[in-house]
Amino acid sequence: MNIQPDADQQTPTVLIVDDVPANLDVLVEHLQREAVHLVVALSGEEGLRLAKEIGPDLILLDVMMPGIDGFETCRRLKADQDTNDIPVVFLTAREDELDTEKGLRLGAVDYISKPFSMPILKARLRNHLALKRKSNLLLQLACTDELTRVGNRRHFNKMLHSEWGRATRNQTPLSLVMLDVDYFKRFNDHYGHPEGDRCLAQIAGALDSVLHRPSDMLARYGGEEFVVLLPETERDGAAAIAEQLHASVFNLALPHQSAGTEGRVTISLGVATAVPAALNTPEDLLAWADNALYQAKAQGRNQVFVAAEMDQ
Ligand SMILES: Nc1nc2c(ncn2[C@@H]2O[C@H](COP(=O)(O)OP(=O)(O)OP(=O)(O)O)[C@@H](O)[C@H]2O)c(=O)[nH]1
Repeated sequence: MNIQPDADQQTPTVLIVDDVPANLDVLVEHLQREAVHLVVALSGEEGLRLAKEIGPDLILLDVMMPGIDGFETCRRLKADQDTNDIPVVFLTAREDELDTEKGLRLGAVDYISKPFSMPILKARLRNHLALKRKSNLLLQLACTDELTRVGNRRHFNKMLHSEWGRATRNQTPLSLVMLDVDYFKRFNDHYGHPEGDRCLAQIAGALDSVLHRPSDMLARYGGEEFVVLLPETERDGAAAIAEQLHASVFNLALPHQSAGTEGRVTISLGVATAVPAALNTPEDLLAWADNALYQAKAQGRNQVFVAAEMDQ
């Protein structure tokens, strides 16, 4: 599935960054009884690497460290879109007002000076983790299509632009599959709108089961139209996935008496691939996939149409 699993069901992970092992020992000893996973880093550099790798729910960050200090570590965390929504709590021996202000201005949610009370530290962490859980949940809701539980159009557009950027930097192919349920108006007319809704949810589940790479994403583009984003996927690979998507819905064998296509629910699919170049945009790729879908419909529906690769 494309969206992060239930944001409120996971044990939160706290990353502690401090260059003094004795400080880490004290924190680990007290915090390990909390319902959290603890991960430690001995420098700002290691903290940044781990933050990107594991995406912790909160970072406890020392200020004074050799190499990049806590302030610079925080600045880099906030500048990187992979880590900028992780709450940072400074935990430091530096307690002057200017430093506290600097830490908070850099985007930290809290600044705790040593010596500190362990029960108060724990209470603050619990509060920050509860807020993070809520913001994860909101993010998940904002990205999810309510009916089908797959990504929604807004999420797809965001991912399309970010994958287009990645494909441009790496000069790798990006493929899109646009697909649409055949004669769905007749389905609704014949079986009723609630049954139509159930049908769309089942189709989404079947489509989703075809995708295995974490970077592949399925979204409901609107109505009875879905879209699949396939990063680093050549035209042939995308065509093969499209055939599997087609078969997954065909094999559901959902009855559709008035379809005119096999008496069951079928889909038409358009495939487009591009290696981003100066002359084209993600919107061009979308239009190209949409055009391929139109061709699949025009050629009789219930099939895949693969467009020629977009001009560079
Ligand atoms: N049940 C249900 N129907 C929807 C939903 N969104 C769109 N539809 C219906 O999907 C139908 C799409 O109809 P058309 O665009 O004419 O296409 P079609 O009947 O599938 O015909 P072709 O695409 O040409 O094969 C319309 O009747 C919409 O009301 C939804 O969320 N639930």
